[in-house]
Amino acid sequence: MGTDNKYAALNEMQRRAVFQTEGPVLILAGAGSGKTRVLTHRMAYLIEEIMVPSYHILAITFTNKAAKEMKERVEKLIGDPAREAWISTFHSACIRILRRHCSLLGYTDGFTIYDPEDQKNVIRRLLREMNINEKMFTPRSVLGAISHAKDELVTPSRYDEIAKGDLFKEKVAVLYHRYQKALLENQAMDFDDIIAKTVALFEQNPEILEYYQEKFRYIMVDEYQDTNTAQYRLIRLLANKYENLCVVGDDDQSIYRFRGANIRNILDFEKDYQDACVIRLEENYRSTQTILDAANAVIAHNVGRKSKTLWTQNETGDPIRVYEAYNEEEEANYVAEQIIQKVSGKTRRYIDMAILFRTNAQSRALEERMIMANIPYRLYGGTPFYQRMEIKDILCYLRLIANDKDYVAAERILNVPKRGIGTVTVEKLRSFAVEQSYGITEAIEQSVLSEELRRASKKLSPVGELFTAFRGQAQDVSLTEFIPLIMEKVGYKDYLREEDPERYEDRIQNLDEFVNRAAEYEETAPEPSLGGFLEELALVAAIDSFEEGADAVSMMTLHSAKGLEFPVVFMTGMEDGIFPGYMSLTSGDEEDIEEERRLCYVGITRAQKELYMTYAKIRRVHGLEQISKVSQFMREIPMDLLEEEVGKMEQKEEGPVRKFVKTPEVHFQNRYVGKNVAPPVSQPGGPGEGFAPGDLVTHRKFGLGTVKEVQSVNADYQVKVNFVKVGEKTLFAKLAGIKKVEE
Ligand SMILES: Nc1ncnc2c1ncn2[C@@H]1O[C@H](COP(=O)(O)OP(=O)(O)OP(=O)(O)O)[C@@H](O)[C@H]1O
Ligand SMILES: [Mg+2]
Repeated sequence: MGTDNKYAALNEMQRRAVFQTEGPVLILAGAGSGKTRVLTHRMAYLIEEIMVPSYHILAITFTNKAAKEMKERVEKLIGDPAREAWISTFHSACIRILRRHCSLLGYTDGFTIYDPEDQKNVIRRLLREMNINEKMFTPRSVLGAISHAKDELVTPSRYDEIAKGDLFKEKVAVLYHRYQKALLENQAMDFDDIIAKTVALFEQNPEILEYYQEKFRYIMVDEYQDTNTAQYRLIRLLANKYENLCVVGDDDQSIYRFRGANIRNILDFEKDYQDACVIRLEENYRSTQTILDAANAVIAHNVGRKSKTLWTQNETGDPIRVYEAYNEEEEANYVAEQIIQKVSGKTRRYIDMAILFRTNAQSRALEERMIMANIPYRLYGGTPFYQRMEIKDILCYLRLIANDKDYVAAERILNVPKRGIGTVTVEKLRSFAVEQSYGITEAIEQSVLSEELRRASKKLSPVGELFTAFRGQAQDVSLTEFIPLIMEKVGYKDYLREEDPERYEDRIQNLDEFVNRAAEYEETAPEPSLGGFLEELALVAAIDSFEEGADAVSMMTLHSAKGLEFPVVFMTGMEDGIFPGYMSLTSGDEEDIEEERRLCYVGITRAQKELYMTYAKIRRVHGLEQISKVSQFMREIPMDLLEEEVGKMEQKEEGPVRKFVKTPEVHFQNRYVGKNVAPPVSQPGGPGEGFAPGDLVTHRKFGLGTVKEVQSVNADYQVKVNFVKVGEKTLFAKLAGIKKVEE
């Protein structure tokens, strides 16, 4: 392969960045401008042309997937000679270094990496030793504070000083000392230690640092805008001797502030390295003009950013397709239809398409639709919905309630949450039940009669009683009430909080989504029952995910999509309260919205040719239908870039109407910011005024709701309304002053 060819496929500024191999280089540029491409070519150039042995090269990326891709690309460019370059994430590079030198940090024989569960166990023991009530100082908050300190390279002794005068921090300071001591005693490190300890290793051992400075003469960092203080310091140390440091990033794509990423690291690069060569790339090679215009329009709403111009020679392309779905199922349906159309029309393969969403819980409706429609998909950076631990646990409760002989389900949940029932007991109980042809509850009731189980029967019998009670209640309440009731009775939420505080919120969202699924089932099934529900789920829950590299649609959160690109992108759940998220809308901190907006910019700029944005008019939250308003980010995109796809409902009832395009700002009353915006309300009792199921209504006290049932009683209507805030109420419409919301 001719060298010239390789670098001729770069523009002038990109070539400059590639050829500028010595000294500090900052490439600050918008999405799709070829930053990552510059890094791969730069490595090729260093090895092939400057004859730098590949072991002198360190390239850092943000995710394992990105590291893998980067490696492949470099190997594609120059093949084997790239073999000894370190192309990896911060964590894997640091683990490699620590494995060799940890004895200098007081670790005798290697070290264990603690996961959040292990960390929590240590903290709980320390809290007990110090007679501190876990309710006052939760392991979660203590670990959060320690983790944050480590990101900022704040040592226990420095934390002592910072903590003075703050009751919580003073306690954390004591715990922080003891926690580090305990980790060392256990020969363990937690995740944050890995970076912080490497920094400490270098700072305390100049000769080791020098060895790595000599080794890594050429350092490159992708996505530099998302580095935190510890990572920043690490790079600073390593690059100190040769200063052959090339960092690339985009301040508009900084999306990890919540994990301590510091946008200043990129903005201050020129101050840190006085003679830095700064290169700006302005041409976007990835997206159509339309997609780029939309991205630029959205990000322009952030104040205090380094303004950048990004242009493209690419064609105008299609308008951004906007689709208003009735609810999340219909949204998923629409996405599936579009995918099928493209694949059957042979214009795209599955692998060309990606579905993005803000939170993991949103994947449920989408995954289910893909399975039903026989569309192969791969979920990145997450577990398929029905394989998530919390969903499986609750499903197993339901299965065992429905069928006392579901031994598999029993095995999973007899000791979840922890009840001191060991695996041996579970196994004995199972064989006893099978032998006697008992159900699990029956077997528990009879366990005193079994030689083997007599001793365990004390621990088992409350579980048996629990299930007997559940079976009684299953008849009386709806599934949407029953699932939360199970969780409450077994203390499942506390268990999750304890298990893994970091993932708690996410798991609760998934469980809420599961309740939503139950609500959907109950609304659609002619005769809803627990058994029927489980049967329906069995169809989708058993599907295995598809193998790596197969032709499949990619599904992932916006965060995991960073750095990637796809010909077709679906951004789903474009609603205020979802994206931007509820927390950022209500925190009152404009910085939170700006971070979400950067995430939106990341999402839009993943698309090469076609971008879809979809939102649901009604979304279920905690099993209740709530009315949503189209995302403020979508409203920031100029109308002429958008084209509204007409939904099935409108076609049938009113003919094609472009509701969104015409009246975006008054479209829907938002469930969260609704307090500030009064919905347009019709006059009560007007001609032909009545109520029908599905109508949106407001009530002075209860706020917004959806009509479920209507009965005409004398001169008034008796309506059953599902209110966003308070749930279902049955009221006399006129008497209660219920008003219909005009759409
Ligand atoms: N000079 C060029 N000629 C042709 N294609 C290019 C050129 N530069 C970049 N590309 C292509 O443009 C796309 C975007 O490049 P790349 O992923 O490197 O951008 P990026 O700046 O890293 O984007 P992001 O900010 O999203 O990480 C890739 O498909 C890349 O191959
Ligand atoms: Mg990139």
